[in-house]
Amino acid sequence: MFAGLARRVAGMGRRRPLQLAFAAVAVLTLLLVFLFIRTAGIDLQAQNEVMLNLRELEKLDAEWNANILRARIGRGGLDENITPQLSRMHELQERLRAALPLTRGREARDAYEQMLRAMRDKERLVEQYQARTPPLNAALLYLPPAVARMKTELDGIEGVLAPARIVIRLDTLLNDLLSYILRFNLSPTPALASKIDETLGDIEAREIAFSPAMVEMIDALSRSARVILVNRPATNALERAIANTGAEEALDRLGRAFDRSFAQELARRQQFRGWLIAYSLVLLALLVYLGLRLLRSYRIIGEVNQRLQAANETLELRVAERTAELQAQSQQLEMLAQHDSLTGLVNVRRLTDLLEHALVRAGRRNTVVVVMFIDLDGFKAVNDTYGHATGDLVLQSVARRVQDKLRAEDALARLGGDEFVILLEEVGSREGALRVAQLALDQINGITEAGGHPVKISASIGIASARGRAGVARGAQALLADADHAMYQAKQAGKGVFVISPQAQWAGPDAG
Ligand SMILES: Nc1nc2c(ncn2[C@@H]2O[C@H](COP(=O)(O)OP(=O)(O)OP(=O)(O)O)[C@@H](O)[C@H]2O)c(=O)[nH]1
Repeated sequence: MFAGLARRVAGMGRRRPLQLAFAAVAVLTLLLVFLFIRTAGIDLQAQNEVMLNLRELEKLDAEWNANILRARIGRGGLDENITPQLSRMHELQERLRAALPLTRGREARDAYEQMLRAMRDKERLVEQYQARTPPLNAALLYLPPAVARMKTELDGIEGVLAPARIVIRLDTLLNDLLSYILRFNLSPTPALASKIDETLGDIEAREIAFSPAMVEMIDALSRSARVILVNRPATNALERAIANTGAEEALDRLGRAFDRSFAQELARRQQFRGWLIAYSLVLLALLVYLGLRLLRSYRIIGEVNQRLQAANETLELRVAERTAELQAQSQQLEMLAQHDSLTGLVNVRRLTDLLEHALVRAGRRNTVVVVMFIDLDGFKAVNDTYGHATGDLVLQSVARRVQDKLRAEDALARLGGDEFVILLEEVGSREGALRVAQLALDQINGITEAGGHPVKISASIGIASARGRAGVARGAQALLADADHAMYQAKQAGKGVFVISPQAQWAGPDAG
């Protein structure tokens, strides 16, 4: 039973699914963290902000274009409209650059670089355009009223003072110039340019016929015309260059790149979210599995503990039983070592111990210890007549009957064969001791049958005693020898009597 359990527990240690499961949990936890990072924080707000910035940049760019158009048709200056937009545009460009890490791959970055290049080119061209537009517009504004003023002068005093032929020619040249200039302004062709140049030459050639004021007006007219001649083609070229920078397309491309990248990122994160859910389920299943394994292990450990406890209790019980048995056996051995097996009386060894202790006590208290050596008379005849078993019964009867007459603190021992010893402590007088001897004799004489057979026995008793320290000095063996000797005297005296040892000592008036 225990071997089986032990094998199961040991088997749990040998198999390694638990360690593998723990390793798998660790790996899946790392994956979980990775997936969580990949799916966490889809910053829609940041993405929206990017798109808003882009829209604003497109709007500002469109406004910029409109301002250029307005400036071309002389409906406003560029400076006051474009300059404040520039700083905002730079800010928006910077924000878009900062949003590039939200995208993956090169597409948005390339589109951004292209947009930035286009915007920088456009800025540079607009700057040049800004430099050329004001004098051009001023000249265009100046020219028609100036021509009208000069024509008025020609109709007035200037016309009177100068030769009529020159006046008429100048008037025609002025009309031509205005016409060429207006056409040139709309479409600055080289042919028109040479015609203007030529007309201007003709006009300047005739200024000599007029007053200094008129000459000054002709010079101013000529300067303005030349300004238009130079700047109109230049501004038109700049406008084309501005249109060709491709800023709008670049902004468009950047918008599409951001859009696509955000959509891809969203799709990717949704995919990772799916993985995350799947991994979470696997992890959960593993945790449940581990929990069940743990519960099972706890159950087995509990079972083993219970059985070990039961085994321990059984073992303790067995040890207690065995200890009790050993104690009983030991007591039995002790009993056998100190008692006579036939009669149950103490044996000579134990008697010697008891006597020695009694002598010590008597020495301390100055009391008297008496020893009576009893040897049965006629016992051999019982054995010989009725057998050994009947003899045993007689011996047991002697033991029982004499023991019955003694005090609890007195002792009766069987030395062997048909020999017994009575030990009395604190004997008050010699008479008291003799009464006990007589009582013992009577009890022995009173045995008349054994095992259904008539028997007749008596006993010879030798009495020895010692008082106080003298007994200790003499010792147990000497006292027993005294009693034995006195018993021998009793045998000699004819048996069936008791004899007191001459060395006997008594208490009180019997002392001696
Ligand atoms: N039945 C029995 N007899 C025993 C035992 N031990 C010794 N005997 C016998 O006891 C007898 C003792 O002998 P004795 O003391 O000479 O016999 P007795 O007839 O009493 O003689 P006296 O002592 O001289 O009176 C012997 O025959 C022994 O064999 C015993 O344990 N049981």
